[in-house]
Amino acid sequence: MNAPILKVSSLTSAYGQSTILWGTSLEVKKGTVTTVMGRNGVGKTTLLKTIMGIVPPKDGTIEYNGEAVTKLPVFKKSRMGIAYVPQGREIIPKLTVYENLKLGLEAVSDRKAKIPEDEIYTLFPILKDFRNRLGGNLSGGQQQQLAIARALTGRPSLLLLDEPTEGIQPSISQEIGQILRTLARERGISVLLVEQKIDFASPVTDYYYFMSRGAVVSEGSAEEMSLEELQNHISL
Ligand SMILES: Nc1ncnc2c1ncn2[C@@H]1O[C@H](COP(=O)(O)OP(=O)(O)OP(=O)(O)O)[C@@H](O)[C@H]1O
Repeated sequence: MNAPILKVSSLTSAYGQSTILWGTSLEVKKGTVTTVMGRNGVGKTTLLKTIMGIVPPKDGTIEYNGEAVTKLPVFKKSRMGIAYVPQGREIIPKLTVYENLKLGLEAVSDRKAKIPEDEIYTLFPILKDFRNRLGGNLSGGQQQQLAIARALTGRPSLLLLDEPTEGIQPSISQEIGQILRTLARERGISVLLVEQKIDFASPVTDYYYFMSRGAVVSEGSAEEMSLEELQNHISL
């Protein structure tokens, strides 16, 4: 059996008095794309932020590679190989593409670490051409590619990705989908994807979880899920 790289058990988290995650449990198997779907506001972003350590968990456990990491701060999780690509991408507009990539290296403890340029530019050739262009002058799709590339500079084992196709034209979304497949299946980087678009998620995903009101209400492998079922679940 493929061991999980990430195991989240009964995770609870809140903003002040407002509880958002009510005991969420899920697993990401190594080298797979696992997708969390659900309507706006059910807590998908909060789930990723809690896994990353941006939002502190109130209860439950998070295991990464079999090790308890529940309460570790973001920088420790980054150094252990967890990378997070936030919704909205958070590219620094006044820095060049190369400078934005360099920010990704902050996740790595080795000060002499270099950006794995060949690997990054093989996945995202456009970033090589636009190496000296300001991040703010890239299109939404190019910024999303840069955000994923920046997360990869620290050579993570697990990528947390929040709605990468938001506001992006379909052709670029497809390219991003292919890259996620390549990362998982050829490079062994596990991906936990939060996504609302079934068309995008469907060909990319190995295993689905559906959330409603801060908890997982349904799950299944890609083979088990028909498009109709996916539609039904997402509209729950
Ligand atoms: N910083 C915050 N402080 C207080 N409440 C918040 C905060 N961030 C999110 N929320 C609330 O938490 C709930 C879950 O939000 P979250 O962003 O996790 O959902 P989501 O499923 O990712 O939705 P979306 O697809 O719209 O991003 C929402 O009701 C939201 O208003």
